[in-house]
Amino acid sequence: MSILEVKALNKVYPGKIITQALTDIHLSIEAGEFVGIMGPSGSGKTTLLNMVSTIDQPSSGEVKINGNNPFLLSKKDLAHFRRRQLGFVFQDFNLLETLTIAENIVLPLTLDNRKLAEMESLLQKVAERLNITDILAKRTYEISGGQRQRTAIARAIISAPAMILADEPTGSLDSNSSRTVMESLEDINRSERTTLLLVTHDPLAASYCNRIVFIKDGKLAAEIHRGDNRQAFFQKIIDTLSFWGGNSHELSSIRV
Ligand SMILES: Nc1ncnc2c1ncn2[C@@H]1O[C@H](COP(=O)(O)OP(=O)(O)OP(=O)(O)O)[C@@H](O)[C@H]1O
Repeated sequence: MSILEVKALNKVYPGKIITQALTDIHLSIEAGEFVGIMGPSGSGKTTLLNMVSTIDQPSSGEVKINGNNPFLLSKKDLAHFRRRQLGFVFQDFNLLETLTIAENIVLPLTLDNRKLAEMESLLQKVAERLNITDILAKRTYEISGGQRQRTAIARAIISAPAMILADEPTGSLDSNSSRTVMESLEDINRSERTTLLLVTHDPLAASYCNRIVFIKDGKLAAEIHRGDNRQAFFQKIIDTLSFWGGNSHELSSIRV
């Protein structure tokens, strides 16, 4: 079953200088897939993610999530749809400093008026999965970057969304924390069959995906699949990036 269906998607940013950011994108993601989007700076990765996450509207074409076109919903229904169907993970974590780690994680459930006992039980479950049980009473400034990102992932999965969208989730982390965060995402994908869509410049992070779609100049340029060996996939990612124009600046940040 397709969780995400993108058809003939175009995005034009109007203005003095008109930018055709995406051209005729077709992308289908099945339930349980872990898909990465890569490409040079300015190629349209964030624009595509913004259309899928319903933050921004396509100029033409179709986006369907779980069979629904979110752009046909009213503002109120769209907010509800987003909370139920999508989980978000950002480069800079987007946690609230005034709340504890536990309060940050249950925030989506609070907004949905869920019962206290249910929230507590779900909190314990996701905290154990992300290995952050011992920091639940702390505040965001008392924990490490990797722990912050695992908190953000816990918040993203607590309402069991159909799909998690992650924009450069390892962009602010050192290589050890990046690995832990990617292992957490891989674990969630494998054990919960949660569908994941990840935008990244980082070949190490990308090597945890099952499939990577490369975008160049707003168009789909290539697609590669992982198979059994992550190390071999990592090399394939580097080769594909070099071929499709990952520039030396981007390749210089590679962490093996
Ligand atoms: N709000 C906007 N208004 C006008 N042009 C935009 C806007 N957002 C992005 N663009 C342009 O659209 C194109 C694609 O940008 P986008 O941010 O999607 O690329 P990206 O691949 O995510 O880049 P990066 O890797 O640097 O984050 C670029 O030419 C960019 O300048």
